[in-house]
Amino acid sequence: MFGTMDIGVDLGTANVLVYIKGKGIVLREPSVVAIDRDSNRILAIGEEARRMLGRTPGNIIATRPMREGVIADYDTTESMLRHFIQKVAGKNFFFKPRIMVCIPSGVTTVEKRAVLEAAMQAGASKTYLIEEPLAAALGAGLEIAEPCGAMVVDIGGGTTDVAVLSLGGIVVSESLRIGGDKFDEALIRHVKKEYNILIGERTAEEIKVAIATAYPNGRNETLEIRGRDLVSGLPKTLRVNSAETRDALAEPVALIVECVKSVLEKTPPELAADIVDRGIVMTGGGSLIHGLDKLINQETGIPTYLAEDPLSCVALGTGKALDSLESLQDTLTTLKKGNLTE
Ligand SMILES: Nc1ncnc2c1ncn2[C@@H]1O[C@H](COP(=O)(O)OP(=O)(O)OP(=O)(O)O)[C@@H](O)[C@H]1O
Repeated sequence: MFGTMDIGVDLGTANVLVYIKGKGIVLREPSVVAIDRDSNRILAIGEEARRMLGRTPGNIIATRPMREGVIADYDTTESMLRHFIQKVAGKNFFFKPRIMVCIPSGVTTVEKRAVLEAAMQAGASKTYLIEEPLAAALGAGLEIAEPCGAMVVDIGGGTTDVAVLSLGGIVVSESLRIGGDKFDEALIRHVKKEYNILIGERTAEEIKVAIATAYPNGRNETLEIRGRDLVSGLPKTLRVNSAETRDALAEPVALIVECVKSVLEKTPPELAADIVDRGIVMTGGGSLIHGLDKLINQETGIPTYLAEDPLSCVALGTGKALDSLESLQDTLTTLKKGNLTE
């Protein structure tokens, strides 16, 4: 319809992406909010707040309100969502947009309602919630409307969703509170245990992206990092290598692989046969960890591929869902007279 504006939001635990129909992804910012503890006032949201992580004086806290896939602080989450929607759409948009929000799986009904209400307050004419595996699969370009099984493994910052989809819906799925953050934490623990050096989250993420691997002998690189020596209390520089990161990441990686296997075990045989033909598709930033696709392939015997742009799949999927509202109606959650319909 002329003048309407459709907005898709990937409200992720690590990043928020906003998609506008006809324009594509227009915003991509970390899900971080900086708050003045004394006055409870929000000082910064997104990239600006992320730069403050781990670097704030006592009275300011920079937090991720949705860590680990739960909305730990939903007033702050609400403010963050409103801020991003208004940033892309303007405060007093003339035509009220329809908004499709993808939230981490496993959030409670209360949290879902909070997100729906926040989007309405931000000026939406209608808001829908879409489940993460569905949005990820749509964004990865998987044909899910057909009576044919497709499997998606979405590894975000806080959660991993493994799902088998067919006929536009989720047939089997499992969700884990494990994602890129747990990889970072495992690397922090490793450096502390092996070298007695404390590193920050950002350094751990740097190691993960630059040299880490999930596959034995998959990568052979080194990286110089800095941290604080726990014995002397002084800053120290050291060099870490890919082989040790694989050992450090073994536990969270094994849990993800187990989850994929467990979903495959519960998949009806016809759909399982389709998945063997079509392969497993991985989405989400966490799937970019080196060698994980190869490891899942080795452990399941099923070809495993990374989606074209894993970090954008969910946001692109929310956009596609807005185009297919009719056929997805039954799988979306929305607010009707203040009540959730699921
Ligand atoms: N090249 C890379 N290698 C490894 N990990 C990466 C890479 N790029 C991004 N990541 C990780 O991906 C994670 C963020 O992914 P993404 O933006 O898909 O999460 P999210 O959608 O916000 O989270 P969730 O799905 O849990 O709500 C972070 O942990 C980040 O460190």
